[in-house]
Amino acid sequence: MSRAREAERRARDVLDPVHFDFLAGGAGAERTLADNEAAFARRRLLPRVLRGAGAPDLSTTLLGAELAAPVVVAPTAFHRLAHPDGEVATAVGVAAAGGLMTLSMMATVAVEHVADVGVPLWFGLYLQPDRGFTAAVVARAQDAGCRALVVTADSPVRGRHTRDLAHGFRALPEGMVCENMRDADWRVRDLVVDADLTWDDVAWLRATTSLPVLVKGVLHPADARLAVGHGVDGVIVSNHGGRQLDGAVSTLDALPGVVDAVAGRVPVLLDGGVRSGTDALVALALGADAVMVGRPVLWGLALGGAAGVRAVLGDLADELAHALTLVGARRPGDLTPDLVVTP
Ligand SMILES: Cc1cc2nc3c(=O)[nH]c(=O)nc-3n(C[C@H](O)[C@H](O)[C@H](O)COP(=O)(O)O)c2cc1C
Ligand SMILES: O=C(O)C(=O)c1ccccc1
Repeated sequence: MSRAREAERRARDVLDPVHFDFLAGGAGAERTLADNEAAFARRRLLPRVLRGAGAPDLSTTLLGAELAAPVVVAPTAFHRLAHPDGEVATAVGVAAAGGLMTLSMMATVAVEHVADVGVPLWFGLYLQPDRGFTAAVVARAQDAGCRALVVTADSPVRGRHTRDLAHGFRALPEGMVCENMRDADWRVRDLVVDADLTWDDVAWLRATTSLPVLVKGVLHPADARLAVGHGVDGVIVSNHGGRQLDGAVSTLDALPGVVDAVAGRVPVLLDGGVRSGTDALVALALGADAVMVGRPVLWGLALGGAAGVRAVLGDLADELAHALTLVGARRPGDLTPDLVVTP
């Protein structure tokens, strides 16, 4: 079993059950949540042999960031539910693994403290109807050293998280707040998910900031084309880990259409259901430039703080390197779609 999978099993034992369900759960009947993983399980590899691939080299440059492996930490809210040091511990673990972390706007630690760790950071942004507030949050993230903005596009309303509804889990426990939602008076604002958002808002953001902008939550090829047309710097194929539209297609099944539509103009990332190095390899072979991981990082964090995060990411990279050699490739960029079959 991959460490990511084992970590999920063990994290259930150490976390408050309500918090475990918040982190693990999905929307509706959790079909999309299940299908993200099932889509990987449906694929098999058609390896090449005797290619003299030599020692694997996972090093990857993504929008100017140099990564030990093409694996990026997805933005996830509320890390202090998993560990008292929250996003700071995550950042220490990601830095030790040579990785890149996307800090959620809904983080429970201030972006400046996370940036102090020295890990390459992207900032996961929910565009707010109050553009002045959004601009202030963006400026704060940029001043702290975040190197790109990841705009969540798949959340015009909050997901109906079945397990949270059953538990009545609605709010952070006493003493935890979303530290990056503070306004000029240092009051914490509530998140507004905004069903009125359009590509014009992405165009506004594009014009407001010099940072690279990635759009997260694209599944339809037409949206991938619109994203590129609006000058974004990257597209993230995501269904929010099955937490928004239950019944949405798995990300792996959506990937080829998006890769085709983007046609190499900007990097394409995928998240959802990546639980092993082989999963990462399959996504890379089908055209992703990198994968993102959400929950496995939280399980590592819950189990071992920074060391646990490092272990999960390190194992994913080791498994990916191993699988790369076994399919006859040296670098992720050598992978091609013909290596993946759906028997
Ligand atoms: C607990 C939790 C919180 C999340 N918070 C955010 C968030 O604040 N912003 C966002 O864009 N996505 C958020 N996501 C979605 C992740 O970025 C990512 O798309 C998803 O977790 C990837 O799937 P995986 O967990 O199967 O790897 C969250 C996911 C989880 C599990
Ligand atoms: O739970 C989520 O998936 C998520 O994105 C979120 C957004 C705002 C607050 C808490 C979680």
